[in-house]
Amino acid sequence: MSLVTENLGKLYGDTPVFRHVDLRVEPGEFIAIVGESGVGKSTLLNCLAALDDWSEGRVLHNGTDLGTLDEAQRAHWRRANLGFVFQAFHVLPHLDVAQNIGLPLLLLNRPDPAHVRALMDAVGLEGLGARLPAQLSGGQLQRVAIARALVHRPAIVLADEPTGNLDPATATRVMDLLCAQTREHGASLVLVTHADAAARRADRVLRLTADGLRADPAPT
Ligand SMILES: Nc1ncnc2c1ncn2[C@@H]1O[C@H](COP(=O)(O)OP(=O)(O)OP(=O)(O)O)[C@@H](O)[C@H]1O
Repeated sequence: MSLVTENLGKLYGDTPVFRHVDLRVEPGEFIAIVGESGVGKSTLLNCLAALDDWSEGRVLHNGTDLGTLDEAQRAHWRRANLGFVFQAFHVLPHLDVAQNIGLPLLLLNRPDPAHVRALMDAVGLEGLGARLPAQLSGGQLQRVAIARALVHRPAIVLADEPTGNLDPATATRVMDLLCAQTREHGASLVLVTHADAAARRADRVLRLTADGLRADPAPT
């Protein structure tokens, strides 16, 4: 169940963001992607999720070429295989915490309130199920986003700066949670981050440049 890019490139008009990206994410592997601001890390993550279109190359999951799927097929693939933690949380403001976390299961016709409650306990949101997102702190919202990305036990979790807006102590807790939960589920984790502390936990750290993705020396 590996996620692979082959010679992936993304251009806006004639202007390349990145090219020649060859990536292989093995099952259960944790990869951190680092790189300068604006180099295209979020864009790459969106391509891996087939949320964005690419200009060159291929994205394959378990042999399926995601570029050959139409929008409905991509949405179906995402629902079944992917958890995505967005930089800006993307929780739905009119749904309460439990409903937000349970949404991926609902979309798969597999509602499981007991599992949602257990996951809320695991991420430290016990007792907050009936709260609306507006009534939560930034760290709590981030944990809602993580729980929602994990609730359907996806094979792949993609996380875009999940600790970007958090204080160091909360960032550590959020990373503990993300690592523990993905390892427990045997999921692959691809994390985009500027934080050395987060990258240090990864099996591999890769640096994105305009000309590809290369192993990065381990941060000290
Ligand atoms: N719709 C668009 N049209 C043209 N250029 C765009 C568009 N969207 C993004 N870009 C450019 O693509 C590049 C990659 O953006 P992206 O957000 O992926 O970078 P990033 O590495 O994640 O940055 P950061 O670390 O600051 O979050 C940027 O230079 C951005 O200006």
